[in-house]
Amino acid sequence: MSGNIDVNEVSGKSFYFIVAGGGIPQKWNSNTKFAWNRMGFAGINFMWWTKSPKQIWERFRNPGWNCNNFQAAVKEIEGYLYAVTHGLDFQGWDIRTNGGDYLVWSRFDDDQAGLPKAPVPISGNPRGAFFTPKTIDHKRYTRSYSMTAFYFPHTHRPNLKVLTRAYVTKLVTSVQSTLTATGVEFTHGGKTFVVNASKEVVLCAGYSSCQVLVGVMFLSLSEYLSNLSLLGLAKMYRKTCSGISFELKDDVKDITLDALRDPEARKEQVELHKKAEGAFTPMSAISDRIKDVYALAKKKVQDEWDTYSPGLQEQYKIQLERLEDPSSSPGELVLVPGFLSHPNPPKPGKKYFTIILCLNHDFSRGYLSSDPNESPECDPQCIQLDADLQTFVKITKFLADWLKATMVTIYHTAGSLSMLPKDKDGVVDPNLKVYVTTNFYVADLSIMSLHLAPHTLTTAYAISTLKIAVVPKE
Ligand SMILES: Cc1cc2nc3c(=O)[nH]c(=O)nc-3n(C[C@H](O)[C@H](O)[C@H](O)COP(=O)(O)OP(=O)(O)OC[C@H]3O[C@@H](n4cnc5c(N)ncnc54)[C@H](O)[C@@H]3O)c2cc1C
Repeated sequence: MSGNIDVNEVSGKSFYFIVAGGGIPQKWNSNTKFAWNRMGFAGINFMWWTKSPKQIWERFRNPGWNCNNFQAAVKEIEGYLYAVTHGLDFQGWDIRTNGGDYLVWSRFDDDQAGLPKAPVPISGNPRGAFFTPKTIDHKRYTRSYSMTAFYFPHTHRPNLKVLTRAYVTKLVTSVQSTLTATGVEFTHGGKTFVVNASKEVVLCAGYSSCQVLVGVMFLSLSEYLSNLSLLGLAKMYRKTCSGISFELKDDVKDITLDALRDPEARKEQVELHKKAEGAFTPMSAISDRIKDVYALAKKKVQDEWDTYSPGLQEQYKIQLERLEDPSSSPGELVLVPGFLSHPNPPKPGKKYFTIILCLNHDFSRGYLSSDPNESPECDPQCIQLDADLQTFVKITKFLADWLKATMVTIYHTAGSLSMLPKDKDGVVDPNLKVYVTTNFYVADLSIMSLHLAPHTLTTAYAISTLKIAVVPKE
């Protein structure tokens, strides 16, 4: 939604990510700048549809927020199409295969590149190798995302009005014993408007939600600051990755994404597309010295325990439990047919194969600015903690200096408005209601206090469905 965006711009190192404005130099990553944009991540993401391991939901200890309810919520919106697969068998998978309105194209294969096959990758156990389903509208062979799947089919509804290029600037409230949202102020076409709310207000501005809540709502209501710990606000969790591209021999027949760099070939592929013509893994499978790295992480966290806020202690408690769990997957390898790395640019006419290596459970934490007059500035602070860098070194088997220079973020921002108990820096309760308010809710990824391990879109979608369908009203 912000205007300051050039999708094709090359930002020094992270050239394949969207660029918006400046970015804060990252002192742990050779001063690389990672820039965030506010246009909505679902519309620009890589369309990988992945789900979290079963056990992690239970660790959050939030009533109603468990794997069964998550699966039920996602089942409402997904449907798998397996026409192009090689004898795919969904037996024992808790998923819908006959499709609803919102289909996810899925292509699976038996070739696991030597890694053990994930038993039920999208039904609670993604540990192992699997082909990642994509969010594709199978009727049009185009990207399927929140606008095409949830908005376009409902534009005729008389009670639904969506206004683009409208920016929330203020929450209109009435303050009695608690705070009640009575409306939202926003700007549109240079004018300021207020829309009244008779029932409730739901904030879902993604990583900007924190800014809207802190900046717009609470800074102007200082009496409420004492009721709500600000320590947990603006602290943000995100995922880190690094790509390594291999040049393929000229006689490789398969088409890779590299074809899209040539304008003529791109045109041809777009036409073909109209006609319709990844993997999580346990660290022990990659390095037998990973136990030493985990011990390092544990010692660091234990040594500094008293300096952490209650919310961060709660997060680290869950993370340390995960390290002890042999079924957890702190790392992820994504195999991409095409060039998706840096710093060396791809050569014209060549084909590539890229391995993207991701950290699933970074210990480092970032920050979001909360000045309501500015676009939120995001400081991800990747690999601030040495344990993260050492884990990364084990995954990539490359040198730390190379990683510091080439690492990028994968933009899975979460945790800035955590669903935790109030005394643990929580901002929303299990009903997604902001503490000390009567009718103000947050329904986006910022409520997840920890990263769940997979890519975040399924969780972002499930959060809204969980609020409406599963979590009992007070
Ligand atoms: C380059 C990239 C690739 C990714 N790839 C994948 C992937 O392959 N698979 C996956 O699962 N996840 C992926 N993700 C992450 C995933 O897309 C996001 O985690 C998810 O979309 C977040 O959903 P959200 O609802 O929390 O926020 P968003 O999708 O960001 O939605 C927030 C909305 O609020 C609007 N907004 C913000 N501030 C205001 C304001 N003041 N007033 C009015 N509106 C406002 C924004 O314009 C936006 O439309 C990727 C992300 C990026 C950036």
